[in-house]
Amino acid sequence: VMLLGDSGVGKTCFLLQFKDGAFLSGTFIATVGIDFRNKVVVVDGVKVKLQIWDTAGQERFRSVTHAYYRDAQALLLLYDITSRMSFDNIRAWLTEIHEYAQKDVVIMLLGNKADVSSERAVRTEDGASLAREYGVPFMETSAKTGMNVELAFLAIAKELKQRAMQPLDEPHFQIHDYIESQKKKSSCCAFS
Ligand SMILES: Nc1nc2c(ncn2[C@@H]2O[C@H](COP(=O)(O)OP(=O)(O)OP(=O)(O)O)[C@@H](O)[C@H]2O)c(=O)[nH]1
Repeated sequence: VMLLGDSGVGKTCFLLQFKDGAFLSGTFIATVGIDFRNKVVVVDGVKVKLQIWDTAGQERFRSVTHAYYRDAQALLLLYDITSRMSFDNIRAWLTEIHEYAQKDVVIMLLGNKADVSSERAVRTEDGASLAREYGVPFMETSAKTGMNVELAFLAIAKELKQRAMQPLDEPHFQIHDYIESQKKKSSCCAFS
């Protein structure tokens, strides 16, 4: 699984929240090149080992990260809901993905930093509509509070497990439906 998106959108924090349940606020240390962490998740009783690659968002490292696209089975593409530019650049990221990644790679669009609602520069509907245009699942997340972080990785793990284990003629796991049902569950419980 590769994390992609502009510098500063929160890729490293997103990974650390998932791996260690931690968030270091304050200082921003840009990733240099590429780094990875492993985490095992259990999906329907089966262990799935995710090897998660955290890439540098800065332009000068692009040639390094391009080399890794080809081996990726899933891509989490992040923008920052407080940065219009990071959202506007998503189309360019998708163009790069289509150029360098495998055709059947699983892609998910994530609007991160949803906890900073006072500085919101991208409406939730705009994220959802862009995701619909490209036929990819979408959700807003927060690497700070942990909102939807685990759900994003679990949905990816479920999809990858299904692809690896299920015969082609069996009904296909629907990542969109799974995410929508899980989102509904968490919002129902948050308000109940
Ligand atoms: N409030 C808030 N801040 C966040 C969140 N995610 C990341 N940040 C902050 O955003 C800054 C950048 O986060 P990083 O995770 O280093 O960003 P990155 O996308 O890995 O950046 P590059 O390594 O340069 O590609 C840091 O100061 C984080 O503390 C979030 O969900 N909410």
